[in-house]
Amino acid sequence: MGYAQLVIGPAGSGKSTYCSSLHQHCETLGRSIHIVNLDPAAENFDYPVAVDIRELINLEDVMEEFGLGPNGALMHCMEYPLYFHTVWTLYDLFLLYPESLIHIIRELEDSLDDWLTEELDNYLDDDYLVFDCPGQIELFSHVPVLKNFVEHLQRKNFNVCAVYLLDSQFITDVTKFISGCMASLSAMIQLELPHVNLLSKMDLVTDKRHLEDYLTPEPVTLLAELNKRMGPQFLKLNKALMELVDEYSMVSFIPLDLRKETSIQYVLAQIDNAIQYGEDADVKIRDFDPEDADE
Ligand SMILES: Nc1nc2c(ncn2[C@@H]2O[C@H](COP(=O)(O)OP(=O)(O)OP(=O)(O)O)[C@@H](O)[C@H]2O)c(=O)[nH]1
Ligand SMILES: [Mg+2]
Repeated sequence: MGYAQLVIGPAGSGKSTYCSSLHQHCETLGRSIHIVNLDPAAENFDYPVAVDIRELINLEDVMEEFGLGPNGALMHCMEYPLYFHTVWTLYDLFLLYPESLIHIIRELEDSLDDWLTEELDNYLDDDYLVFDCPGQIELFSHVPVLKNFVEHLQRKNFNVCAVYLLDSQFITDVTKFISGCMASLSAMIQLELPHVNLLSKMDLVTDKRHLEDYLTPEPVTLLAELNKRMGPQFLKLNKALMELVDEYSMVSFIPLDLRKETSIQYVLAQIDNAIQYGEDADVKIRDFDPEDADE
């Protein structure tokens, strides 16, 4: 049985930094994990990259092949958080999305299976892989590439957990926060995986008074906030959105403060639990339980 974390979330939410800190944390523990870069546009890493998708495809090649300027894909990626203002912008985002990234995604879909079979064949059994994904929302909301990828891993006997990171700065604005929750929810629905939400960059949260409201969001509180922020024409929409969050009752966040070893440890324990990592080991230990031996 293999184990895997699929690290997803909006652009700049801290995915690569989390992967790097997780790698360091595991190194101190003497625990083996391998980080896989799945971002074709990534430039440099703070962690040793076990497998790198840029060997398969990279942004430059795609721009060249499709005659796209550098302003296409990357600029939009960088501006992405700016678009992320209201619940509407999720939809706008889909419309605005640059062609170039869609090309990458198509390319990926075609060759991903072959590449994975080759690359991941080295990682089996007890291996623990962490996939650092790109921050494009399509990847985990409505383009099937990540879903296919997950199915591939599952066929290879990996227990996979989606780890969704949301920047703590999103809680400064309730409309942004709701957009973040919606993106998380769509990842849950699309990927059908055990799912852990992290509120990243907790070191930047100075005012922790209303933090609980966001870690385990109460739909009623959020609705009141949303209605305060938005015009009366949104009342019905806001109510419908909150009912959605409420019905799924799946959106809650674990704070992630990378300055604190205990925070990383707690997050890792939650994820391990979701993918039953370590349970096989328990079984093995239990097999040798001296009490059983006495019987
Ligand atoms: N203060 C603070 N900054 C952070 C933290 N994690 C990441 N950052 C910063 O946030 C920015 C984005 O971090 P990345 O780890 O590259 O984010 P990402 O989600 O991998 O970004 P993409 O791959 O582009 O989607 C960088 O400038 C990081 O230094 C954190 O815990 N605290
Ligand atoms: Mg990254």
